[in-house]
Amino acid sequence: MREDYLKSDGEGQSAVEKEIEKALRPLSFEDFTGQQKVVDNIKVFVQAAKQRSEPLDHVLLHGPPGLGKTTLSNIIANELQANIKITSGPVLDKPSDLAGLLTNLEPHDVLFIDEIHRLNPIVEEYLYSAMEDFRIDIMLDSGPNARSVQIGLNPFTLIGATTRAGLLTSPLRARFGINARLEYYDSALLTKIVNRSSAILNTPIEPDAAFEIARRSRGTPRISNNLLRRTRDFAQIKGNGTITKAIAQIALKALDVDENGLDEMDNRILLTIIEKFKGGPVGITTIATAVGEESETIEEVYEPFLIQEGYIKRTSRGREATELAYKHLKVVPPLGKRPGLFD
Ligand SMILES: Nc1ncnc2c1ncn2[C@@H]1O[C@H](COP(=O)(O)OP(=O)(O)OP(=O)(O)O)[C@@H](O)[C@H]1O
Ligand SMILES: [Mg+2]
Repeated sequence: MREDYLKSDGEGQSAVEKEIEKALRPLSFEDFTGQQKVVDNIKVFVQAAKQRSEPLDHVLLHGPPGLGKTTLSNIIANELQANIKITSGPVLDKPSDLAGLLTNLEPHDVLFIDEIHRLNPIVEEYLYSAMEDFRIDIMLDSGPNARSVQIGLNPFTLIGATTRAGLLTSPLRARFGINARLEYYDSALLTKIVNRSSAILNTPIEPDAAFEIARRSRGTPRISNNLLRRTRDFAQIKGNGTITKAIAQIALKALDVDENGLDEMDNRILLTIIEKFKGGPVGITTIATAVGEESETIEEVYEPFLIQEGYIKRTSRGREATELAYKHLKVVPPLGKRPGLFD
């Protein structure tokens, strides 16, 4: 069950769950809570582009999973009153896949490429001229008859989303005029999101219950919404339908979300570093093998939050557990790692 709430868009969800997810997804800037600075800036850029009847400059959205990159992309297209075509890096296998999409865009349309760090390098190179000059070169024929023709495109906006901005090549990164990083949400913002979602789901929720779910959501709206849905099940079966703090606590416990909002895998990672590797430093692939998870997932999903909350730190020699991690797991740090000796 735990895996559910870290999953990205739609993966492994039933049709009903997908419907619910759709209903909960904000459609306008007004419904989009938090990320204030990013949203304020984008609003200005959208309005300015519209006034000048130009396409919006290309936008790169990056940050950990579930913080609203896809949501925000859809909102931008809505606000631009433009169509949005959605694809993702791994899906665009060959230049012709990309050419097909690009040549079908109407003026000022949005092309959304999710996981843009996973573009095939050949496809990526094609994208450069499309982004810069709104044209692409297409090869006709092969062998001695091969020749390339240039095709003009309608001016469009590319929105790229990635959980791993660091993996983007610099030529690609340089072609985005707008570059926005989404941050983890604080508990107050997530409480607002939980309240909004429970209203949409017609589920009464007490204020302290909303806060409890929010503060244990790893700073992530997707997790808040998923925990809310599961808590709603507990309220229905074990309570009278209203989500109270007591019900929320029972549900969170059942879902292996601990007091500080760390889930089972978070705790397993910390315990592994501390128990198997003497607190580190230890490399990410070694940790991954020990906990039975892909190192990419650890780097994208788990580590950023554990670092931000101060449970682990990155050093040149690998990951190290901090004093907070020892405290959290109620393990006494070994000699030489006692408080004060941590740097
Ligand atoms: N600012 C927000 N306000 C309200 N709800 C939000 C917000 N951001 C995200 N959500 C909710 O969280 C869910 C996940 O967001 P979204 O799919 O946009 O994340 P993402 O950043 O694209 O994640 P991934 O990297 O996994 O693709 C959305 O369905 C939406 O309901
Ligand atoms: Mg997404």
